[in-house]
Amino acid sequence: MIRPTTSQLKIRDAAARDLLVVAPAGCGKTEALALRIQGLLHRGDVTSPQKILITTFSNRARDNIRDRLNEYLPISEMRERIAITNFHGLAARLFRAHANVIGLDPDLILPDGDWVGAQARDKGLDFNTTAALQKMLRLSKQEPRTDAEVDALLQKPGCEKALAFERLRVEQGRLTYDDLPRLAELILAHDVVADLYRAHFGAVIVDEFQDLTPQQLRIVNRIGYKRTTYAGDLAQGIYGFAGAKPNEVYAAIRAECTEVVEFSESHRSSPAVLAMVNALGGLTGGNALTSADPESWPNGGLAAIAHHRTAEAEGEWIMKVARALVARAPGHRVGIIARTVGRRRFVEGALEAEDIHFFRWDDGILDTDTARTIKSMLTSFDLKRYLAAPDKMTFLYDASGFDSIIDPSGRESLRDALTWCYDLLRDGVTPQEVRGRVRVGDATTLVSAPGIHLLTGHVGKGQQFDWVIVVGLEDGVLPDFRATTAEEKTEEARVLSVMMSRARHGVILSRAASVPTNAGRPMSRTPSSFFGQVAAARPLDSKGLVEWITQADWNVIASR
Ligand SMILES: Nc1ncnc2c1ncn2[C@@H]1O[C@H](COP(=O)(O)OP(=O)(O)OP(=O)(O)O)[C@@H](O)[C@H]1O
Repeated sequence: MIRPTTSQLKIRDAAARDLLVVAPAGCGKTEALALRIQGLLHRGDVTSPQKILITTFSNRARDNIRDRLNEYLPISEMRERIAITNFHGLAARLFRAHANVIGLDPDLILPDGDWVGAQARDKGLDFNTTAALQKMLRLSKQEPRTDAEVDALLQKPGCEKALAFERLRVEQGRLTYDDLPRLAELILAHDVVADLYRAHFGAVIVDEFQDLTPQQLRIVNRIGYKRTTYAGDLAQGIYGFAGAKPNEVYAAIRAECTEVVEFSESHRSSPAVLAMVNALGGLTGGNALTSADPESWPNGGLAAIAHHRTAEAEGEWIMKVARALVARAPGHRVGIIARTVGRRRFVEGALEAEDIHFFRWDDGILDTDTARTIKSMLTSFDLKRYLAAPDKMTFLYDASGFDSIIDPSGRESLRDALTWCYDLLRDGVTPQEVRGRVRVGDATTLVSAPGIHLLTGHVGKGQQFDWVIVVGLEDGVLPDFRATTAEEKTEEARVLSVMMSRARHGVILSRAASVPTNAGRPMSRTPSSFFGQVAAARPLDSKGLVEWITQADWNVIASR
């Protein structure tokens, strides 16, 4: 077990029930939250039978906090006093139990996929029309409006399609993911229900406050106003596309909380990595990081930038560097991170050509139950009938027995897994191959397994690797070509910051001057505008990188 720092102890012992914890990547916020929960329970701030509600944004984040908590709380206390949920799970639970207070049927169909997207596909709508429609519906549901109010709002010129979709949804008696928080908020507006939840949950913990939407914050406030501990880091706010408003939320919780604990000593990264992350600080708005123990990092760590003529050459080079790193430190983890799965494909190809084992984070890493369901579905899969089916997602739902699963988190996992199957089948992967790519219960192994890991920036959030290689630092890729407003550009810088700050010993950035399009046509690419910023950290070039690797004392590195 780790020895808590003064800041972490302060967080554990803070007497006020509301608390704001602000710290950049790798400073031990998750650890601090586990200590905080232990403090709240053991001091008797939250007394039996009251529970502590912990909200997270992904299954991996949930597993992460659960693992840390296991170090501090006995199993019985974990079971009886802790509830960990994501916002959709919380909203679904509120809806099933209390929909009657807002005059709705609690048995309406809960969301189990992108219903709007599927409908749009059926109707043959193009990408842009569908995206505009989804945005319109999402925006109309970000306030606590009743169905009738949403309907009224959409009765204006330009909203005809959205209105038709909304009416179809109501007619079919189903909810979308946008409806869940809207209705949860309406339900919580009733004091009888809110009082029940306030009595049930003595305190609330929000990990990653920068990912909250204002709507989610209002839900948290209804249950835990002045009794919530928020932890996060503005520089890791990369969910603007999902409605997160980091600055707005930060201002609100800063006003709510009586006490604020800020710290910036990284326990994760070497000085060389931190210099790169700090060099982006002007763009991301993050506090500058210092190393908790700078002398302990062999050679101060590694930071490098490599330029390549083509994406194929880049793929080869990255394969060789990754292979060299794991050969020298077999217990280490190398994370190869790209903005998108597609931009990573040359590295993937180079690794496969050399028969080098790697973990692909977008493989079907499924919990035991979901994996069993998917594998059994694919064993006796009728591909002919599937290919002939007009609605393939519905076919998959039926084939997997989706409706027999009641537990919301089980439904969510299966829905994700079915979408994953759908994508692969659409790409022509055979059911047998898809089955072969299912990894049972590997999700936690991924988080700790040594070797080479391939992922994207968003997936890697909250994780750490000994070495991080960022692929494709080109204009249009990172920053993404769709980022046009100042806010969107800031978010792109934050995506790079999140990628780099996963690294312990070293970070390597790479780009290619020519990258083929999906159709195979070469296209020249200019370097990412972020290079100008990180250059201030004086990273090595590829020659310097090779020298560093050749000269370093790998016994010392491997044991740090
Ligand atoms: N007091 C401590 N002493 C030594 N190591 C620590 C301490 N606290 C945390 N760590 C280690 O530092 C690393 C980062 O911790 P943690 O994941 O809690 O940081 P974080 O602030 O939540 O990071 P991120 O914002 O990137 O998710 C982990 O490996 C953790 O075990």
